[in-house]
Amino acid sequence: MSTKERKVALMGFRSVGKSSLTIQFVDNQFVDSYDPTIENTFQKTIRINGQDYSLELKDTAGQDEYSILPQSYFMNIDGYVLVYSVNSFKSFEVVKIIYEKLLDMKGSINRVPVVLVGNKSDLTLEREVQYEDGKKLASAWNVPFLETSAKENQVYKSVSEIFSMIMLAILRAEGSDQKKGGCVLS
Ligand SMILES: Nc1nc2c(ncn2[C@@H]2O[C@H](COP(=O)(O)OP(=O)(O)OP(=O)(O)O)[C@@H](O)[C@H]2O)c(=O)[nH]1
Repeated sequence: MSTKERKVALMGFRSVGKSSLTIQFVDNQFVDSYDPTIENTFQKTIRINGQDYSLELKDTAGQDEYSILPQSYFMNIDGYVLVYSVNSFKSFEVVKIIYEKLLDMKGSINRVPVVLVGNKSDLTLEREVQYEDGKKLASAWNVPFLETSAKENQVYKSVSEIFSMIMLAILRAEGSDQKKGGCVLS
């Protein structure tokens, strides 16, 4: 069976764990040291409903509220994983600003697949953003939400769910596009 390719970008404030989530998903390991990312691309094959998809993951340089997002973050990207860390209220504020910027660039974000992720859920004593806050924001955006820990993934086991969720969101968006296309043609 042929493998189809989809591209996903991980975005969020510095040090929220974008690289750690990607490496946990692709290599099943956690690296404790912090090495700021410039930009990295990873690949992993993921099976959804019996079909293999080659997922290209763009691990972006951390953004802040003032970042001007490069054009390459908008071109040829099928879906976005927006990450904050639950121990940083600032990162939660930044993820909202990034979403607004995506909205500006993409026009109708309703059709841009997004998954919201609250990472570092193992840091229970340092928590600044409650589960309900993330859930509420995702509901307002009408996107899937989950909390993860790239560090304690053997306990929480939710990292791979991020990527299944974004793939499903991408396929759903494509499905509704196809239906719309059918209407235009008929
Ligand atoms: N406790 C805990 N630490 C984490 C978790 N995920 C990442 N870290 C740590 O947080 C720091 C930053 O992680 P990165 O994955 O480099 O973060 P990033 O978002 O890619 O950072 P930038 O490249 O600056 O954007 C590292 O020291 C990681 O080990 C987690 O789930 N729990």
